[in-house]
Amino acid sequence: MDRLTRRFGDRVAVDAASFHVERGKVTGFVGGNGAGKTTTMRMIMGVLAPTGGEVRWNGCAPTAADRRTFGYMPEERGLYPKQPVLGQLVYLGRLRGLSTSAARASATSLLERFGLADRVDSRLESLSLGNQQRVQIAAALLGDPRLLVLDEPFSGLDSGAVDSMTQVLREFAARGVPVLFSSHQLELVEALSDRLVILSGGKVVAHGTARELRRRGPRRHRLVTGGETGWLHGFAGVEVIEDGEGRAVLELADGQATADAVLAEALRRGSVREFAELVPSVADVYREMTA
Ligand SMILES: Nc1ncnc2c1ncn2[C@@H]1O[C@H](COP(=O)(O)OP(=O)(O)OP(=O)(O)O)[C@@H](O)[C@H]1O
Repeated sequence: MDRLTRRFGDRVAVDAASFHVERGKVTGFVGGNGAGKTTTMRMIMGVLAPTGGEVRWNGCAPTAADRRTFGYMPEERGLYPKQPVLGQLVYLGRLRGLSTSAARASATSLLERFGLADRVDSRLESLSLGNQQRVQIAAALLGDPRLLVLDEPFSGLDSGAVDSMTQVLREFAARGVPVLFSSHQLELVEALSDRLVILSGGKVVAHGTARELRRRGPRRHRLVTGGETGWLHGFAGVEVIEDGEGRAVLELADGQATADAVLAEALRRGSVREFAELVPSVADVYREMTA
């Protein structure tokens, strides 16, 4: 995505967003409601035209034929409630250019994989919501896609289904497929993604590996003493984030020198039970970047 932009009237939904999704890597796409994730994914798939910037696939503008090889799970799920499960997957596979037999083979094996082998002839609407979601995922995975673009694939799944979905995404990535998925479940995104892209107000505010992002988070220390910690207020280079009952969380202006000075002073005043650097989680960095 190169300075990808989309306006709706006066509103800029996606604002010069640039990032890339690497082959063989799972990229988690996060951002609050209305941040522009769905709009970006729609532009990748060509269902919405950019008002500026461009999407490139292997260095060129993707063609319709390229896009038929992309597996897409749209936000508005859009399967046919009254159609049988297998029949509609075969139909969708044929729209993607598969022969009937190839579509049937691909759909059948995906349905088996998702534990739905006994529901192939059921109408979609007779399945639980979680199982309908699994069928939707199967629709995105039909016929060996070259790229996966999945809008909230985990929403509404129980923990077993989350695990099998996670495994599926990992398998695709291991075969070299670039995977982009959006989610509001930050722990899941952190655990699953090789790279993350954080969107806020249509702009990419951070991207990189979880480790790279964590380095951008606030560097904090926790001090637990046998006495009071009130003296930390006004201590040079220290901002007290919270304190009470001998425990304090601190943000230190410059790395080690301030940390050493704080520890020395704490020891001078009494016993120190704990003094540790707090590694920020991706959720902490996300909160900081989107605040
Ligand atoms: N067709 C449209 N017409 C007008 N505004 C739109 C349209 N589609 C999206 N928007 C606006 O663009 C902004 C981005 O919406 P988008 O759905 O891309 O966000 P999102 O990050 O996917 O949010 P969510 O996590 O809630 O799904 C929002 O302000 C939304 O109201």
